[in-house]
Amino acid sequence: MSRHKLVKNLDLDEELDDYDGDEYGYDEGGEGGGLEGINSYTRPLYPRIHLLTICVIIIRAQRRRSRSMHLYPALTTLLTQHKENMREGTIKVREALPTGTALDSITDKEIQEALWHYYYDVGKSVTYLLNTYSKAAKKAEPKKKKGRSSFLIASGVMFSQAGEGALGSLADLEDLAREDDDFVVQHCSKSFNFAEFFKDTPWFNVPIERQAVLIPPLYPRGGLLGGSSDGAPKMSKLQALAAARKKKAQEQKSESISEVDKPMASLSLGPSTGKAHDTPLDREYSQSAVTQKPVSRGFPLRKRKNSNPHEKAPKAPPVEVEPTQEREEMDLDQAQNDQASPSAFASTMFGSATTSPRKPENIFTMPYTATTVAASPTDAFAGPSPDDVVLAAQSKASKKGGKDSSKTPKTNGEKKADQIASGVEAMKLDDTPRAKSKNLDVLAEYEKAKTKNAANFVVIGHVDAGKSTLMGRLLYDLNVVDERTVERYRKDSEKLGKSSFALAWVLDQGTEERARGVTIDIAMNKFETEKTAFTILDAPGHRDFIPNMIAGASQADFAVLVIDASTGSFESGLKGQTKEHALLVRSMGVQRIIIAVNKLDTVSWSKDRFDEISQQVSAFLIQAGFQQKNISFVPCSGLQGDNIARKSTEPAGLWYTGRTLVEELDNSEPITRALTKPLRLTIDNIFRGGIQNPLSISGRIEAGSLQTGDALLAQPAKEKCFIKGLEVDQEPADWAVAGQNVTVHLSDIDPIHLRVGDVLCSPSAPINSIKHFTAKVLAFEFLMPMQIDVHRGRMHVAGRIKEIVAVLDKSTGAIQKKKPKIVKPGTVARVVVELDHAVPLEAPSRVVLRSNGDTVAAGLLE
Ligand SMILES: Nc1nc2c(ncn2[C@@H]2O[C@H](COP(=O)(O)OP(=O)(O)OP(=O)(O)O)[C@@H](O)[C@H]2O)c(=O)[nH]1
Repeated sequence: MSRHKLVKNLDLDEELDDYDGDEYGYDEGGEGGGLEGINSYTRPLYPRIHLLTICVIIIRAQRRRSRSMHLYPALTTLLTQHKENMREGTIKVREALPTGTALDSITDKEIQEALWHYYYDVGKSVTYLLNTYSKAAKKAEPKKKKGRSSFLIASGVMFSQAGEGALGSLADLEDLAREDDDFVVQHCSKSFNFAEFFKDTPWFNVPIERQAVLIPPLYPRGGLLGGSSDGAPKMSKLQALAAARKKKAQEQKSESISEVDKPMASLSLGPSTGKAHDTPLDREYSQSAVTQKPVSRGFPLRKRKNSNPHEKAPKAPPVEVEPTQEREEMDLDQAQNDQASPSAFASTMFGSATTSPRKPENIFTMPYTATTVAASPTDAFAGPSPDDVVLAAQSKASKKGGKDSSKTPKTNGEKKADQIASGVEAMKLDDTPRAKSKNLDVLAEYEKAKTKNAANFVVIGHVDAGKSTLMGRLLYDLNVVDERTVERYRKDSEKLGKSSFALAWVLDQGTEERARGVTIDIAMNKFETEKTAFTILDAPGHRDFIPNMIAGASQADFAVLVIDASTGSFESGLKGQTKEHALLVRSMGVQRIIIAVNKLDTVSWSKDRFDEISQQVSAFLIQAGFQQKNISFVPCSGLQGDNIARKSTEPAGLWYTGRTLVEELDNSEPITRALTKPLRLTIDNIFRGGIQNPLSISGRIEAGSLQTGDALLAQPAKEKCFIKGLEVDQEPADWAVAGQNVTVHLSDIDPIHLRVGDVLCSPSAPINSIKHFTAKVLAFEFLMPMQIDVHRGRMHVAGRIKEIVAVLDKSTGAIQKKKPKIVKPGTVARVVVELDHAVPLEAPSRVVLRSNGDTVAAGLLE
């Protein structure tokens, strides 16, 4: 039961009668809790305060019996006393009042009101009653006391004011209710007066000087939510000129308006005002509302066919308009005087607006729309869009020496046809080189240049194998990185407590990479030997960043597999990313692999350890498809620089007499490039916002060649662009060939059409975007029809293995089993893959299939 219900249902008398003070263990005369205590506390107070207090206490006591029951006896006595005082007082007042007058009609209730007010003082009560009721008797209709309630409800307990339960004046109870939110007073009266009822509410007592005054805005509300009826937004000179012309046209027109129009105008809604359209733009729109069918989409500055007064005003007299139609239009015009035009958007959404007149002061005409209130949703888009206008203007400008369209005005159909034609024209690929082309024979230039052999190699291996440190040492020893830089890295890494990573910082440039001591993305760096210009692609070893490793591996000509020779690390690496990385690079077409058996300083340059590792890894690599002749091992210490760029000086390591790592790299066979194939350049990075070159991309040319001024096709966007400038290895160049890493500055393309992983190709021999392909893959995990991600370099797209066509013999490629349900790891299979969306792919691209963060297969498109 709710609190209020409990109190409402309470029979107070019964409660008081039933109450036994001992029930709760309190003695009536107990300390501070009995009648005496209460009386001594309350006796000096005025009786009505007494009584109100008592009421509240009774009600509260009822709710919190356990805490206040000791007050109960005192309260009961007080209430009884009050009743007795009232009864006696009433008798005495009646005796004192003159009889045989209008005062005979005074009720007991009114007497008790007076007694309550004057604290049982009979004399004062009589004087008050005499004064009040004698005056009232003089009036024909004795006035009832304003706002006097016929009954009160205090916290749900009803006390009749007329009866014995009358506890106090209404004002007192109201005061009490205001102070105590537990005490609720409800008023019910036949002659209920709202002004009286709310007279003490704070918002009615705000002094006049503090009351808010609505001041109309000085300038019209502009924008989407409003407009202006008495001022226009600031206009440009062009707008002002247009407005002046409109005004002139309107004046000319009003002069030529037929007599028929005048009585029509008088039929319009609302009072006719000469200054309904105070702004020139308003006038323009108002006029267009009268003389045109509603067609605007809300572009007021667009020049309308019949808006030019010099062309139309004299030729199009209003008599051409049907009288009924014109009357409607005039009425609409007048209605617009009184209300803002709905926006084009509102018209489109809700159709016609109401034409009922509204008070002008509440209306702000929108200056941005010429839409009339009668505009229909379809009409709203009947006019040409701004794009149409621009396209039309462009097509007009491009037609050099064509026939003068102004002389022979075109029909709407012809215009539309022109627009479509110009649109198609704009979509057509423009083969004209934007930058000046030297029209070089790039292959002949390449031969002539006798450029150094270029090779990219990817550095792979399990996490923390020492890949970055090894490459940092290599660059340091080859003087690609100077001592000061390395010294600075040493100091900075020391501050982070990662001094052993100082050399790794040469490649790990990212703040997070340095803070965590982990490579996250491919780091590129360059160095040259006498024979070859090398590009290092330092891959992350952590399994979370395998997609980045794949991106690096896709650009590599060969690989350097770094193995941590320290105790336990080689073994755990073999189970981890050592094998996975090796398999991946092989699957991606890498044939040559150099294994740097690193951290040999931690095993005292143990030859046995080196041999053990070499044997195990060699066996595995041959199994993965590498040829023995393409596998070489170098024992080294990246940290100390042994056998990297120089021979080891460690006495314990003198047993190794073979090549250093750099010598081994330099010993690689030159890679055959697909120079004569159509251009294929996968975007590895996009740079925007350059001042001279706002849009540039970088990547490695996989096939073909290019030169400044060439047209390129970006796939899958199918967007054509032009080579504005070129850089090969950060040096400006006029041309580049397959195998080179280039930065291409592009023109005539919006950056939104380009993404990392997209392919730039020759428009004459484009790469197609496909959604299905068949591939011969090596399974790393169990394969079945399943969801996968397809990776090709930086590009990756979601898809699924839709079908397993066959299991193939590893060496011969012959079909071993058709349509198997599942393919075991280590097996070669032919699968059909379906992609979520089309991407530029073609045979014999190498792809990697991954699922739930694991590499499940890799292979070749067929
Ligand atoms: N003793 C010793 N420690 C080495 C050697 N090479 C690298 N380290 C240490 O191995 C730790 C990891 O080195 P990194 O170069 O960051 O390893 P990483 O393979 O590049 O790591 P990720 O790229 O994150 O996979 C660092 O503390 C290096 O100091 C080495 O030859 N000897």
